[in-house]
Amino acid sequence: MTATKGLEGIVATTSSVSSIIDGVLTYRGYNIDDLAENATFEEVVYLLWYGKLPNRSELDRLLKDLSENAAIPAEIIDQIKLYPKNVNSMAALRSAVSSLALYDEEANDMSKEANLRKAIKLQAQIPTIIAAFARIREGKEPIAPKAGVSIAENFLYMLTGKNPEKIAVEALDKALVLHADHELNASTFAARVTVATLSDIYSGVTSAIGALKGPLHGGANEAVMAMLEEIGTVDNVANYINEKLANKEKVMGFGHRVYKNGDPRAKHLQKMSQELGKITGNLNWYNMSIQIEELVTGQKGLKPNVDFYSASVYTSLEIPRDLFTPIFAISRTSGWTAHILEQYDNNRLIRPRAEYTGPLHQVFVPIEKR
Ligand SMILES: CC(=O)SCCNC(=O)CCNC(=O)[C@H](O)C(C)(C)COP(=O)(O)OP(=O)(O)OC[C@H]1O[C@@H](n2cnc3c(N)ncnc32)[C@H](O)[C@@H]1OP(=O)(O)O
Ligand SMILES: O=C([O-])CC(=O)C(=O)O
Repeated sequence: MTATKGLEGIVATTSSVSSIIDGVLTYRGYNIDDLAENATFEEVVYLLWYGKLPNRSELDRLLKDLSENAAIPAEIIDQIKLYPKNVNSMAALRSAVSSLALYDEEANDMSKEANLRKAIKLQAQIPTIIAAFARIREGKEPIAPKAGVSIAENFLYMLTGKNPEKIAVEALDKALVLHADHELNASTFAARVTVATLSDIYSGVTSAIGALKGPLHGGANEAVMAMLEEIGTVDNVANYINEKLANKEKVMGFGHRVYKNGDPRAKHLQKMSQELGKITGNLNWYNMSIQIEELVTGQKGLKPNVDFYSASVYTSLEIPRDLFTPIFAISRTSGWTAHILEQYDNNRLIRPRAEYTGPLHQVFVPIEKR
């Protein structure tokens, strides 16, 4: 038995949710470029769950279901109020999502209908949890979700208490479309491993949130922004990046396990970053990002991934840095739950082997003699 480090190149499951073939990303066979330009996030949620684009009445039904399920139990709000104020936002989200199961009577109902209802609840409530957490830590009361608006609009509204600008809603909606699913990424794999034991959907999504948090995965978008803030201005970019590369340190937001010729989502986020920079009158983050890309791609051949330009996009939307990865989770909940439903439909326990590298034939010594 020989291990493949990081399971690189290992095909661990079949899936019809999304594909990456020759560097092209599709959700259910629809090219991400088409979806980014034309679809709303809710259409994508429907597509991922049901395998087809919704017609008008199907979409209206989903919008209604999401709207009706967006409020979170009062117990969850009370619990968030008890969290330390400076707690990591993904840790807070992970805890609150885990707790949602405690207040859902059908948390352990494994029927397909119940699992779909729980997918709707998770997709609807995760934005509400994040907005509530963001307000409560600032000593503000959470804002109840608004009926009849999109997830993107509702999230910005619940975060700020103001009706967001159309341009901000459109930008966030497109970012949600771009992050919704990505084949067998680490967090989706974590979700599938968890539910393949026939554990419940809340456990699967809680595992996934834990996996997304790390800076090699979803946490990279926050790390990118931290780097941009540390660099400060375009004039400092070259020294900072050259030093990092000379020290063989990683530049966050670059590289990818699967894409070697570039992440097809990055160009959309780059364009959005530039457009939003123009609108806000602050192109500093965008200009720095472009320079970083020139240096990293020029010297290492590494291309920006989805996390690189999303950092400046969210900053232009005045979203606090530590909510970037939770926003990724809002979007990826659609993919996680689609994969979980698919796993249940054709389940087998996921249990690979390990190549043992420790000692063998050890002789047991009683504790008094050690
Ligand atoms: C949504 C997402 O999850 S997208 C990914 C988000 N993560 C990041 O942006 C973090 C930065 N990037 C990385 O750490 C990696 O590129 C990963 C984790 C995304 C992919 O990792 P892997 O496929 O395991 O590649 P690995 O880390 O082994 O890197 C291969 C080589 O490229 C180098 N490399 C990879 N990414 C980077 C980077 N961002 N900056 C500098 N060098 C890098 C590695 O140092 C390594 O070099 P070596 O062969 O000389 O040792
Ligand atoms: O697929 C991956 O390894 C990481 C990624 O880009 C994503 O999850 O969107």
